[in-house]
Amino acid sequence: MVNWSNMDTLGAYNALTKVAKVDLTEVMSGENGAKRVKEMTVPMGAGLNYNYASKQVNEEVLDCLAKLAEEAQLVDKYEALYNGEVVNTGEKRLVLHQLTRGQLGNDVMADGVNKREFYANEQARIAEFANKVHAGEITNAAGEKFTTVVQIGIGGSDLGPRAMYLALENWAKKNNAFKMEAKFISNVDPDDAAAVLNSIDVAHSLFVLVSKSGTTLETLTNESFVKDALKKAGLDASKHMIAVTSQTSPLAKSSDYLAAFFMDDYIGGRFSSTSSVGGAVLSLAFGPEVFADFLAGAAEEDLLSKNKDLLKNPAMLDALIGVYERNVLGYPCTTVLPYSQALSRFPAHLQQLDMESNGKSVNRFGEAINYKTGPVIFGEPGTNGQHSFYQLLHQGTDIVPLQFIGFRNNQLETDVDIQGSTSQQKLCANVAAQIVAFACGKKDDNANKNFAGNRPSSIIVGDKLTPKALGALLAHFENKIMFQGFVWNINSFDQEGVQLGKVLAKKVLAHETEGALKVYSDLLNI
Ligand SMILES: O=P(O)(O)OC[C@H]1O[C@](O)(CO)[C@@H](O)[C@@H]1O
Repeated sequence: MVNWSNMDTLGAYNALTKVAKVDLTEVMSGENGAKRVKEMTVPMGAGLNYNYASKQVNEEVLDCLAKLAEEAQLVDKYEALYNGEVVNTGEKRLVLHQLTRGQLGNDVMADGVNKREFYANEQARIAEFANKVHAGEITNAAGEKFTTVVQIGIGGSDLGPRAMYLALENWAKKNNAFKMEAKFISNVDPDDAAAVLNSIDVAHSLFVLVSKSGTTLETLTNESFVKDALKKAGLDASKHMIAVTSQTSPLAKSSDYLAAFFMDDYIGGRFSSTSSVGGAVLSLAFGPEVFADFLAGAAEEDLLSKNKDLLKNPAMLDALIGVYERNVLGYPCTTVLPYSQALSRFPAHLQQLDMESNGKSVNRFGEAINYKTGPVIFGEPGTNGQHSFYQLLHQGTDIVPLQFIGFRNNQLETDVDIQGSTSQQKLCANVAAQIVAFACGKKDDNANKNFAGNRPSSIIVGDKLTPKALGALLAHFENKIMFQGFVWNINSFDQEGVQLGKVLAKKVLAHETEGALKVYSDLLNI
C-alpha cells in the first residue's frame, strides 16, 4: 500500500530546503564544468539522453532528491497507477494511458474487460482501417482514394496529435512513409474551420471527429460546420467521417460515421496521444507501422520510469529537479525550447499536459495545500525564441528554468554549407552557446551588458527526431508530470478548473446574464 502525504510533511523535503544552493557560475566554469557535462547525463528511451549538468544540483541536492523519491514512494505510486488503482480520485477513475503502449504490470480488468487487450484491439482496428484507406479499399462515394485526413477536436483531442503529426511530417516524407496530408480544426472561431476547408479538396477528405466525452461544444460545432460544407458540395457526410470517442459517449452509437474507434475514461484527454485519439490520424497520415514505432519509443521510456534508482530514471530525475526549482528555489515558470522546427507545436502540447495536470491548489483528498504546484509552461522552437523572449530569460528579474531539446541531425537531410558551417551546425551551436551563456553569464562593467548567469537548464539530446524518439520524448514529459503530481500529492488527472468558464459561456449564449457578464456580452455583441 502506498501512503499519500503532502510534500511538506516529508522529512526529505524539509532536508532539501536546508541544503546550500549551487551557483552555476562557479560549478559550470573551467574543467569542472566540462566534467559535469560529460558525467551528468542519463539515458532515456530510443537513444535520447537527459543531460542535467547545467541544473543547480550537486551530490548533496541529488542525495536529498533520491531520499524524497523514496519517502514519497514515487515508483510505488507509478506501479499502483499502472496496476489499476483509482489514482484519479476526483473522478474516481483508473489512469491507464501507459497501457496503450505496452504492459508494465498486472492485467488490468475494468468494465468487465482486459484493458490492455481493449486498447490493443482498437489499435489493430485502426491499423486495418488505415491500410484499407491507403489501398483504396475504403474510398469516397465516387470510388476515389482519400488524400487528406482532417482531425476535428480540441484540447487533448487536438494538441498532442497535431504536435506529433507536425513532428513527423518531414521525417515521413523523407522515409517514404507519408500517406496522407493531415489538417486540424480545433477552435470554435469559424475562421479556423473555414480556412481549413478552403485549403482542402473536401471530396477527397476523410474527417476524424475526436471527442472523448462527445459533448464538447467547440468540436460538435465544428462537426456541424464540416457537415454543412460536405452537404453544400453534394457529398454524404457519413461517408467522409469517422469518430474517435468513448463507448459511453453520445457519438458512440451514431450511424453518422463510416467507422468508430474507442478509448475510455481511463485515458485523460491530454494523455491520449498514444491511444486511438492519436492513433487514427497518425496511422492514416503515416501508416500503422510508424505509429507502432512511436508507441515503442513511449514504452521504452515507461519502462525506465520504473527504476527506483533516481539517476537511472530520467523522468523522475527531471520531475524532482523541477520540484526543487519550484518549491525551494522559488522559480515560477519553465520554458520548453526545442531546437527543431518539427517540434513547433510541442510546447503548446506541453502547456496543456503540464498546466491542466498540475495547476491545482488542493491535494488529492480535496484539502488546501500550503506549497506551490505546477509552474507556468511556455516555449517556442529555437532559434526563433532567441530573437523573441530570451532577453527576459537572460537579464529579466525572474529566473526561468529552461528545457532545451536538440538533435544532432535534421530530418530532411537537406542542408547547405555557408561560411564554413551547415545550418544544422548553426542550430546546434546556438543551443550549446545558450546553455553556457545562461549558466555562466558574463561580467561587464556596463551593467546593461552584464549577464548574472546562474540560470539553470537541461537538455534532451538525440541523434534525429524519429517516430521512436518522439514517443520517448512524449512519455518522458507525461511521466515527469505524473511524478511531480505524486510529490505534490495532487490529482494530476482531473481538470475541474476548466468547467466554470464553460458554464458561464452557456449562460451568455442563452442570454441568462446579469451584472458584469451581461455588460461583457453586450460589449461583444452576443
Ligand atoms: O475529447 P473531449 O471530451 O472533446 O475533450 C476535449 C478537451 O476538453 C477538456 O476537457 C478541457 O475542457 C480537456 O481536458 C480535453 O482534452
